[in-house]
Amino acid sequence: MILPPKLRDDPIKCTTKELGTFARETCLALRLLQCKRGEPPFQSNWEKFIGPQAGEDAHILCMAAKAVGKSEKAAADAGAAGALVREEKAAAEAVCQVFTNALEVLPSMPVACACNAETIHRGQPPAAMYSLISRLNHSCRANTAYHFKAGGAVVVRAVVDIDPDEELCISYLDPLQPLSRRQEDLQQRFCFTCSCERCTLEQQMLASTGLQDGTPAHAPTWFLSAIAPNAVGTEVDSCLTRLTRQAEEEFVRQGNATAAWTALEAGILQAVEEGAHPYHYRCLALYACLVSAYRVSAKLGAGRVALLRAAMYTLLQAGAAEAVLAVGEYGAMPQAAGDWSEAGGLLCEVLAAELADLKHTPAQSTPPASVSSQGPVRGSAQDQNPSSTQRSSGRAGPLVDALVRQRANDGTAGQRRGASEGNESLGEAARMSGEEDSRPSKRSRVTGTPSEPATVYWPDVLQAASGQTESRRTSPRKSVPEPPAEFAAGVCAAWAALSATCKPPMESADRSHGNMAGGDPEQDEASDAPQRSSREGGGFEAASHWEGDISDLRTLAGPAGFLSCSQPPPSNAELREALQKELNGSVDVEENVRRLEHIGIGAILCMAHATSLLRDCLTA
Ligand SMILES: C[S@@+](CC[C@H](N)C(=O)[O-])C[C@H]1O[C@@H](n2cnc3c(N)ncnc32)[C@H](O)[C@@H]1O
Repeated sequence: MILPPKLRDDPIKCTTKELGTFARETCLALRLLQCKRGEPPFQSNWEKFIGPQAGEDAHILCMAAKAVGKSEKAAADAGAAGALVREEKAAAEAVCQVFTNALEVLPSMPVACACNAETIHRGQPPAAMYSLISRLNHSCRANTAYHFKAGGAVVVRAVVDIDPDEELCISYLDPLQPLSRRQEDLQQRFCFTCSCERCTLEQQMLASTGLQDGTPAHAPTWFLSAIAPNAVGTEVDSCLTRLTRQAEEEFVRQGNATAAWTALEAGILQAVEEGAHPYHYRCLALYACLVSAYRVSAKLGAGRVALLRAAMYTLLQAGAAEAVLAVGEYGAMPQAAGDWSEAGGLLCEVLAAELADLKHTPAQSTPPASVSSQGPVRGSAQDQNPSSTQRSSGRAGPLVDALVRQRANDGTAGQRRGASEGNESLGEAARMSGEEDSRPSKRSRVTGTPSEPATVYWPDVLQAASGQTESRRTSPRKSVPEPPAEFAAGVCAAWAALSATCKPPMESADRSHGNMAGGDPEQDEASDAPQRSSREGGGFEAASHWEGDISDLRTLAGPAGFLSCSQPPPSNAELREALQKELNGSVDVEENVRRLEHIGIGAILCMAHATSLLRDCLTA
């Protein structure tokens, strides 16, 4: 049953008659559902909705009141006193049953959240009642996850082995939120206090240690300190909240997208510099914002750099989900799967575009000066300096820049900001970072060399990596440009950020599938102890920056069994061969990318693999 749009958009303005019709229809549909299933009626929580505890759900109260033909106050009084007549109760129950049990339908998302009054009130996304799925209770450590298929069919899958008599549960909320947030959220949206296994364990742990939920460096597990609301004090927390609101304001009301997300990025950066963990739950909310922003921006013509930035923030989200997963919270698995796949998809989009450029670049008969039969030769003083190609320039966004800077041993990464001339993507990055783009304008370049492709650096790199001879060298360039800096910097920084927080718990956690469920808090404490000293002082531990060892990445991706790709990531030789085939045009790039998109994490490993391979080739 789909809620009528008017009801969703503006329930307060819905007339009693409209509501009455809806309530009647709702009653009928629910009765039908219940007859079909031969099961007891759905829970409605109606007393809470129209009773004295109705709290801030004014619009629901109002709707229920209208449905029972009473004023809000009269309905509340009558409801509280149990004085509603039978029909009134039935109507109120019907309305509240929908609000208590409907799910938000998010067909494009791998993971969906349960419905809540607020989003229904705002009119999006659509909500629907399901005869079976709507009966599933919530757990913050849910043993199933669900997603929607085209047409609204919903699929529920187990995320761990489930005993025959075990209750199936889904998660109504974002499992990456800390205890207090989850409790608050469920209370506000669904009028219940969660007492699931995870909440109980976390409560016990906090009680036994006398700590506050989210006490920063002193928290018993790195996990709490990583995502807790107070990890950096209320000041940063409220600053990040304010930033989110401001950005929304600018974006939604004033349409100033660039200003909105530039401010967001600056804000996150500042918060991280002040000690906020990059996986702080508010940071995660901001990344989500930025992913959407950059996706939209890419669609509106900002190009690959926007896609790359979306990918970087998705990688950070994936890292947070993976980190939560790593301490045994398998409820985060769907989230991690969704984030990895999304990041993989985004990176694949970029790769596909770059490969397409390469394939469509006409072959040149005259070898350019910069390439010899032995492979690429650096043609300019700048490019002959190995360090200029060795290092990432860190143009993947301020946060990523900061992470690169923070992690770079030699302290030079992130300072190399000279974009190669003719490098469109770097130019875009500069513009998006609000930095001055010193290259010739696009217009003058296009006028000067009409046949020169707009983006050439990545094809150069691919050619170098695959050992192309000059006969396939395509664009007449004076020098071999830098490696795909944003890409390399972004992937490295994201992985560095992931390994910073993922690695220690992954080493200590029991990774076997059947035994991922939480554990004894004391054990948690114990397993956390060796890391604590390095984490004292708050903030997050600097990772050893990623030095292209793919086995690290495999370790990171490995534990979540089903997240791994169905086939192992390609070896260097296989990848080289695949690239060669791409270059020879014997492989359908789109098909290949589709395949990569399907394997999610595999795609990321391929990208990381490709990046390391290409960097090796360029810096050899
Ligand atoms: C979608 S319904 C779940 C099905 C419902 N239990 C039923 O029997 O119709 C959501 C409601 O179930 C109850 N509920 C779900 N999960 C719960 C939990 N972990 N603890 C307490 N109540 C829960 C709450 O009242 C919530 O508003």
